[in-house]
Amino acid sequence: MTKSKSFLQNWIKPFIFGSSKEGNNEEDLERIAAQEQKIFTFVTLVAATKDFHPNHKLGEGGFGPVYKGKLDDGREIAVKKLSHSSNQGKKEFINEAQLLARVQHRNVVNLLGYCTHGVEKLLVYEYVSNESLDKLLFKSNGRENLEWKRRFDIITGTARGLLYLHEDSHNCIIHRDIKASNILLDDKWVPKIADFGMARLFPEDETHVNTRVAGTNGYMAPEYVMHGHLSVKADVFSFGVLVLELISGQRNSAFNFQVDAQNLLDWAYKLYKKGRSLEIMDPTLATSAATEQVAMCIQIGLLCTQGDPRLRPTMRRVVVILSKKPGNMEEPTRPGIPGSRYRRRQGSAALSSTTGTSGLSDSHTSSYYTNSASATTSATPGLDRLGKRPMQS
Ligand SMILES: Nc1ncnc2c1ncn2[C@@H]1O[C@H](COP(=O)(O)OP(=O)(O)OP(=O)(O)O)[C@@H](O)[C@H]1O
Repeated sequence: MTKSKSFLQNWIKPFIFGSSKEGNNEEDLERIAAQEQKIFTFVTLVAATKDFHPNHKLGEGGFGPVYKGKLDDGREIAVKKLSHSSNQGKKEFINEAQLLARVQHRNVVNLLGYCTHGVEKLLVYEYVSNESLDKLLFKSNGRENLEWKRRFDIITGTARGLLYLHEDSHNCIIHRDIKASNILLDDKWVPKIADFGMARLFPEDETHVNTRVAGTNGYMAPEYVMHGHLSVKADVFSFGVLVLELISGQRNSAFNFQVDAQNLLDWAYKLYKKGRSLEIMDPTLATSAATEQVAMCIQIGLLCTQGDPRLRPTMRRVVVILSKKPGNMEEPTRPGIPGSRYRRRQGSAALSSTTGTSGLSDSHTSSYYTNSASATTSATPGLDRLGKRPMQS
């Protein structure tokens, strides 16, 4: 067992088993963590965040508030504090710590360490200064900071980060919640994939696993939403949605229904088929866009969001395409229906709304779901206030 593995296992024990009957677990924890040099004392974090002062609060995620802090050595940090109330949060919190401890990549947020103090559990990250992508992309005065070159670099960096998670880290990791608010931008606008609360380690010798559905409305692949059928291609789908959002400046989950299309993907596909894909481009890109590159990225977005996951490219293929001059690429087929709103009835082409969980044990690999005129929408039960399904296994 590696040192960091043994540290983590010890660190998460109190979450899982509550306080130990053997007595001095906390002491052991401090000792092991100190050896790892990943420990932050509570006192250090209190000082760094001015006692978790509200002015230092960066935001609040699924498992609690996040604070900005500054260490004595000048390093800026972001501190995630697990809120005491949520069991759901605990699970995701542990998951995030376990998975992030294994990864290190320029395009993945860096976990600096941990802190336990009585009931308090905290994670300490490098501070990423330019906020999350959604805060810029979906605000009219934020979008101006995102000229085309910057957006292209964000697409490329996110693709590389995902490729690393899927193929190049110790294990295959499926993030499961790729979306604009989980891409943080540093002071040089380098994108960092964040929020590993729902990520899953993926068995090497399997092509997919069946799991309970957790993710965010508007980004989830149809086979995953409908059958809990999870593979790396679910992340590829979410990445494709993100690419089309970056180009259009529009949120897929709040798509402008004035145009003749059901959602952003459908709109992009229809225009693509007419040879007018550039019409989806955010008008603020007019002066900075390299149109050949934009067209290539639209095509990549459409390839990634195809209804049939087998047709979607791997992230390796995406990274290769992005590194070349725009050229020959496959023709995208119809996009899948994103989000968690639709479900096709068994043996019927009609679509109806989903209910509750979608963690089904069956796996349907032969039929996939695409946008069609018969799709209907409805609000989705079982989603939290952020449009997410809670993680259930
Ligand atoms: N390392 C970091 N550097 C700077 N800001 C951060 C960092 N990590 C998180 N934040 C900010 O803190 C806020 C909360 O982040 P968190 O990842 O906990 O939740 P979220 O992604 O907003 O929501 P959810 O957990 O529901 O997906 C976000 O606004 C994010 O921009």
